[in-house]
Formats: sequence, C-alpha cells, structure tokens
Amino acid sequence: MLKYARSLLDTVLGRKRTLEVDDTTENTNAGDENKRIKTDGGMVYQVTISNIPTCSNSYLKSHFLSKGIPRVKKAPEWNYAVVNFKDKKEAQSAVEKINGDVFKGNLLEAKLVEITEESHRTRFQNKKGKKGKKGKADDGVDLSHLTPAERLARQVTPLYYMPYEEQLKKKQSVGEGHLKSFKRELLRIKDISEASKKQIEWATKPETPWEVLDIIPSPEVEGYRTKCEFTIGKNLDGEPTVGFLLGLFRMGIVSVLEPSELKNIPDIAKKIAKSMEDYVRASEYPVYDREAKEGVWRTIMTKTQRTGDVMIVIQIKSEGLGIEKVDELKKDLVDYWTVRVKDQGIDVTTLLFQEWDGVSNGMTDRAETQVLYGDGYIFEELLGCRFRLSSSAFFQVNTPGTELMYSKCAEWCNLNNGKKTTLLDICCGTGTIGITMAKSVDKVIGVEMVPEAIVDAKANAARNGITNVTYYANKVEDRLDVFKRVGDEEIVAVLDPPRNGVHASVIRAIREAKHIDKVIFISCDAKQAGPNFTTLCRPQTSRHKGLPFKPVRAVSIDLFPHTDHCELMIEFARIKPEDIDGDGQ
Ligand SMILES: C[S@@+](CC[C@H](N)C(=O)[O-])C[C@H]1O[C@@H](n2cnc3c(N)ncnc32)[C@H](O)[C@@H]1O
Repeated sequence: MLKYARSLLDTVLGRKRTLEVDDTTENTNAGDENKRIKTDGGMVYQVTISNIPTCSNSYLKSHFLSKGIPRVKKAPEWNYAVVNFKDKKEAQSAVEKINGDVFKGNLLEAKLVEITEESHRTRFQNKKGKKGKKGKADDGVDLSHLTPAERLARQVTPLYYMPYEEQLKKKQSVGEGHLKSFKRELLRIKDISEASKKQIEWATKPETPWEVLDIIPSPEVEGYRTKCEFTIGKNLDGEPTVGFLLGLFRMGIVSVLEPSELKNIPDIAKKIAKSMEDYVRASEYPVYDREAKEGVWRTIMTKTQRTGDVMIVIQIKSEGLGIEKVDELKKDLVDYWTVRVKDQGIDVTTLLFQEWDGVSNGMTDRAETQVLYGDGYIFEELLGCRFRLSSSAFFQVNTPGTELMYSKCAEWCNLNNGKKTTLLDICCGTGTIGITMAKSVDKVIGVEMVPEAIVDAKANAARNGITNVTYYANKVEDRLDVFKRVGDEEIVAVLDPPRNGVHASVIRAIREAKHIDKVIFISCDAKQAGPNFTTLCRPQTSRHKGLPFKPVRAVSIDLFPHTDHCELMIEFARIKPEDIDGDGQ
C-alpha cells in the first residue's frame, strides 16, 4: 500500500519512477529496478503526446497515420494521447516526429516512458477488473501520464481539461438525466391504488412534463472560489507544504501539493497559502502528521470576498504545547498576517484560530474558533445587499453565479403578483435568499440549524433595512410549524438544503400544508436529494398526505466551473384536483 502511495506521488510529482513501473514493485524489492525488469521480461515504450486540441478521434488518428504513427489512443476526456511501441527505436523515432509538429494550430509535445510489459498488462487487467472497461481508470480516465500539476487539477477540478462550453453541455445533460431518473424512480413505487396512479400519470408519458431551461453559466470561470480550505502537510520531499492532499488519505496518501495551478482558486487565496507555507517552513513547530496524529500545523481556511474582505482561520493541534507557547504563537500569527505579509498584497480583515486535537481533519464545529484580529467576520455584497459572514456560516462560494441563481429563483417565485405572500427560506444560512427577496413579500421566515448563521442572518436583515423577517435557529425538521398558515396568505417555500436534502418529515409537512402550491428546490446534488423529490411527488398514502407536486421547470446553474458539481433548481407545483379528474384525494 505504501509503495503504491509512493508511486502515485512520484507520478504526481514528476519523479522518474512511474506508476506503471511501481505497480509491479508491490511485492518486489523496492529500488532493485534492474532485477525487476529482467523478471518481468519485455518492455513497452509508451509515447505520451500532450497539447492535443479538441477534435474527432478519426481526424486525430489520420493525422498521426499520415506521419507513419499508427495505434494512437485518446479517450474523449483526455487532452493528451498515447501510443505504445514494442521497439524502443520506433518509439524514439515517433517522439522525434511528433515534437514540434503542429496539429490544428497546437504545438505538440511527446515524451517517452519505458514500462515493463507485465506492469502494463497488470495495470490494464486491474482497471478492467474494477470497472469492466479495458484501459480505463476508476473514473474512466488514465491518469498515469499527467504532469504533477495536471494530476492535482484532475483530482480537485476534474473537468479542467474541457473547454468551458463542453463543461456546460455535460452539466446540462447531467441535470436532465437527474430529472429523468427521478421520474423513473416515481414509476418504481409499488402498491399504488388505481386511483392514486392518476396522481403520477404525468410520469407515465414519454414526453417530459417540465421545461428545462439552458444552463446558466458562471460569469467567472477562473478563480471564482471565495472559500478554500487548505491542508498543511508535507510534500514527498518532506517539506512543509500548504495545499491539497494528493490522492486519497484512506489509500495511505498523506502528501500535499501546492494549489498554484488550480483554476478555481483565486490568486489571493493562492498567495495566502504560499505565505502560510513560508511561515510554517520557518516555524519551530512541525506540521501535523495525519498518520502519526502528531505535530502542530493542521489547516488554513480562507474566505476572500469580492468586497476585498479577507478572513483567515488557522487550525493547530495544541496538545502538549502549553498555554504560554500557544499564546506566543497566536501573537506571532497576528503580527505575521497583519504586518509582515502586508507588502505581499495580503490585507487581512480578520484572523481566527482553532485548537483541535481530535482525529478528524479539516475545520470543525467541535472546537471553539477564537478571534485573534478584527471582528471575526467579513462582508460580501450580493444583489445590492450586504451580508456579514462568520467563519462557520455557509455562504455560496461563487458570488456572481449566486446572483444569477437567486435572480432566477425570485423570478420563479413570482412574488410581485399583488398577493399577500410569505416566503419560507428553508435552510437559510446567513439569510441571503430571503433578504434579497424580502421587499417583494409581506413576510420572510428563515430556518437554519447553525446558530452563528442565524446571528449573521439577523444582523444582515437589520443592516439591509429588512424588518419583515423572522428567523429560527433550529433544524427544520424540529420547526415544522413554519409550514402552517396563520391567515389567508400565499406561502412559497424555497428549499436550499445540503447535498442530501432535508429530512423526509419536512417534505411530508409541505405536502400536508394544503395552502403551499409552489416549492422551489435548489439542490447542489440532485442525485442525493432524489428521495426528497420522490417524497414530494409520489401518490398519496396515509403517510404522505396531501396532493403531490410535480416538477414544472428546471435549470442548472454552474456555480463550480471545472468541477463535476452544479446546482439544479427545480420548481415543483401542486397538482390540481381537476388534473386527476377530481378524485384520488
Ligand atoms: C446549501 S446551504 C444554503 C444556505 C443558504 N440558503 C445560502 O444560499 O447561503 C444549506 C444550509 O442548510 C443548513 N442545514 C443543514 N441541515 C439543516 C437542517 N436539518 N435544518 C436547517 N438547516 C440545515 C446548513 O447549515 C446550510 O447553511
């Protein structure tokens, strides 16, 4: 396992030993490369061609064939191609032909890697065994030929190699796929009476009953992420490094690579990570070792908003240091971040500190966050409103993209219709959705389980002159009374829950609230939230009271360019008794 981890890191870090070679060393004497090659028999000479532009495979193949290079392989998602040779001279000659060749305006580059035949075979067999597809890695992509920076990028931003237009097409079709599979799920529900079946008749029709709008692209495609959590660890050379963990911790990979090449990380956050790295390298304290569970420096989180505000939260393991040393260290951190890094263009608004001796990695809500400098919060502007953000409160990481999402949500809520309306902002975080729409409704009710976020939400409402809001710092499943109507107002529910949605009791309460006819569900993982959609739309039973809803329109909003993630917003409307011939109730 350790050897595998080492080999993966070697590949990531561009060392000479390749993953393929190392795969075969699992049970051999590491370092005895000659012996291994003899044992393995023949060699494969693999040429990797990088800088390949987007084009059809047949066009690509015929280009290389015309140069006398057959068998060029390229998966659609790769921005490189590979070709294997049995003969080293042939491979070298291919490298010469390719280097400097211009293909569709791109200057090609070729590299030769020597692999033992057995390791090559084993690698392909392993992958076949795992996924059933010859030559494909876990996610269908062969990673072994990527440069270190590409490898980390592949892990953190798996779509980085695709032109943005293609990423959008992919996400559009993923969103549509989620809706279709949700429809199939509904039809799989068993033991539905004939009368109840009419309530999901729309799902039995081949055509989709909902309108799918074109995906809303992110206005900023690079450096959009306002919140970053960097791991402090060591790279393979044992140097303290601030960045992202390579590969999987559970596979024994505990080394860290700098985020310098990642497209989604803003320059200011990269600068902060680098400054932290300089600080840690000069520090008398060691970085935290995730395996041994010892050391001091653990994590640094940054929030860098478009207002220019910068929050830094530094997490250490303080066990055994003693109060005096920790106090000294805190003072030095304040001096470093507020005085010594100023000339690097880092202007810290607030600095926070967390002491965490537990085993879980990353910032935690199980330890106090101390304010070392500033007020402990920062500000962001969104649709003309100003929001205060504390360290633990959720705030969307792509501000301009979020503005587009909320504007579309407000449009779908259709609040300026002259009716008396209450807007339910369920899972409201710092109150952004409700506050940006508050002027169009009589009342906003926000429910959020993180108390600090509710403190922010109340302060945010006051700061923006909003007085028609009521906030509850509760789990929404413990506050089902918010779905009850007090007068004759119309109630629109906007749900923006975490990945796996809300507790089913929340959805059942919405169904039971007969006066709620419209639900806008914003999901950052529509697959995981699928059971919520099914509970909302399935036919009535004694447990699922009230007429069901059906999806009427949907749109994907790309808040996370270069990653697999995307928001999907769905409007659900209550089906009407006349839609089911007046029965089924
Ligand atoms: C995706 S965020 C959305 C926050 C907010 N609507 C926004 O856009 O900034 C989901 C929020 O749901 C909150 N949350 C998670 N589970 C909850 C629950 N059971 N009840 C209430 N809030 C919850 C989280 O703390 C988080 O603030």
